Amino acid sequence: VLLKKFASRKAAPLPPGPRKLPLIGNLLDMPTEQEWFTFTEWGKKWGDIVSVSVFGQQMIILNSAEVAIDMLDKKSSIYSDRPVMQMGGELVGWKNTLVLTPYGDRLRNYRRLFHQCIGSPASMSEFHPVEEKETHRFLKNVLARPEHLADHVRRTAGAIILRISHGYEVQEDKDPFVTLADEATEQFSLSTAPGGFLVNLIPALRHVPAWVPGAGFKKTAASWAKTLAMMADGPHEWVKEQMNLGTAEASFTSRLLGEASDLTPEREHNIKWSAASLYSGGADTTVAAIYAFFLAMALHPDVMRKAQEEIDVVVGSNRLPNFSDRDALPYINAIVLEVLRWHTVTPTGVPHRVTEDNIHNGYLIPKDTGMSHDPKVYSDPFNFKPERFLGPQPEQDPTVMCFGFGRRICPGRVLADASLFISCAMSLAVFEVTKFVKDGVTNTPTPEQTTGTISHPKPFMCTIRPRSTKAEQLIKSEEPYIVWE
Ligand code: HEM
Repeated sequence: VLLKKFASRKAAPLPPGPRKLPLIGNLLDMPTEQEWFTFTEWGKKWGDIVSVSVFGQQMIILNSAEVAIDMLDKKSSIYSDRPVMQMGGELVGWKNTLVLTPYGDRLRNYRRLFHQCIGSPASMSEFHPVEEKETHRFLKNVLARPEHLADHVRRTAGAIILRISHGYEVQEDKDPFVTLADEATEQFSLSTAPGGFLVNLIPALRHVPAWVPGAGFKKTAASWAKTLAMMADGPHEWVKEQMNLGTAEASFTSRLLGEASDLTPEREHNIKWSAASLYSGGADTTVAAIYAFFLAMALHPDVMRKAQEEIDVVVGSNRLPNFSDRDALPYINAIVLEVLRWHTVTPTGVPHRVTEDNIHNGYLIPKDTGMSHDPKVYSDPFNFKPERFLGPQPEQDPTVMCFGFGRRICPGRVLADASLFISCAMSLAVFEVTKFVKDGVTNTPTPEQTTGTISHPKPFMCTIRPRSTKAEQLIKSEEPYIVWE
């Protein structure tokens, strides 16, 4: 949670934190990589609410779900703005997308459009056929080239989201829109990470001319701004062309463009950027979760077996699982939750900004201000254990925190949950995931995460084979629903 301190206030003390030096504050303490490890250490030392500051800009770090829910959910009318992010928001231009839009009418407008399209299980069910078809195609690709797992996961997420946002069917290999979205979201992640660029901590640096030594971030920002503009313009222009030709498929964009009787530049700008928010928000996040699922399966064969037994009993081996099986697959649903908890896709969340002074637990959270392995909440928190969510006393549902809070809660969470479920269920039905063995030496991957707002498991090797000849036939079949005698 970022906050800017205007004046010293006597009403209550700021939350505790590492000692601040004159002027620079905690500049030298700020981590530049994998910030969450340092934040957790500070949490252990200073408590669940920690304050740090850099050149007068305050940052409050919340280290427990309980505190985040109390502040960001329960007081969401004042805790739902975003801080200005110099590198990602201003210089690169992500402030045009929903994630960095300030609290206000434009935000409400974008979020309403999102909600109508993918906000509820009922609206999302319209896209279940796309999810099932693309995930079946994913199985075929993994069967053909298992060593390119990460690419297949990316392509599938891009294919699903571009169908929904723009009615666009992606090419089999190196689709230009998927490639652009990948580049842009990677750049989003790097340009918005709390410690990634000094200009995020010292906003005045944005006025330094690009030729000054050390101002290389300006060139980087200009090039990343171009990627972002192309990512938003390309698919949008494509939909307009298709609409002119009368061949546009129903999609988020075509529906909104079609409905607009008077397409003012402002309205078109909003449609273009809300669609870009949809597909940039969905292109990278679910990828990290699904890749983490494969890592977990390679490391935990016992969990994989148990899940496969459940599928064999409920679905059998003559067809692939689909969304109508979901309620009868509690163990697969527990795996979905455990993947979301075990691998934290957004380890530092997205910062919120408080719009008025607030006293919380006796501490001042000054106006303009900006967790799933807690051993107090989860037993053996670094272990992958879906059972924690089953039985009479399940542990806390991680979706109360991993999709964020209050009026900024992730608007793509129903879609993310659907994609994760269908990928886990279909993959488990047909594949055996094991550790990679070469020349008799077993390679055990270590779960490690990349730095950035959206964090992926670091690349790992594993072996993926069909479970049986029948499973192989199912993968290769044209339709996932064909039932053999
Ligand atoms: C495993 C998958 C995902 C995770 C863990 C995730 C997590 C998050 C988190 C933590 C936030 C910040 C919430 C806050 O500020 O409190 C967020 C915001 C957002 N997410 Fe997701 N997300 C996922 C998938 C998706 C998908 C599939 C989409 C789009 C279809 C999406 C679109 C967005 C957008 C547009 C925002 C910004 C919302 C705002 O600022 O009001 N996300 N997400």
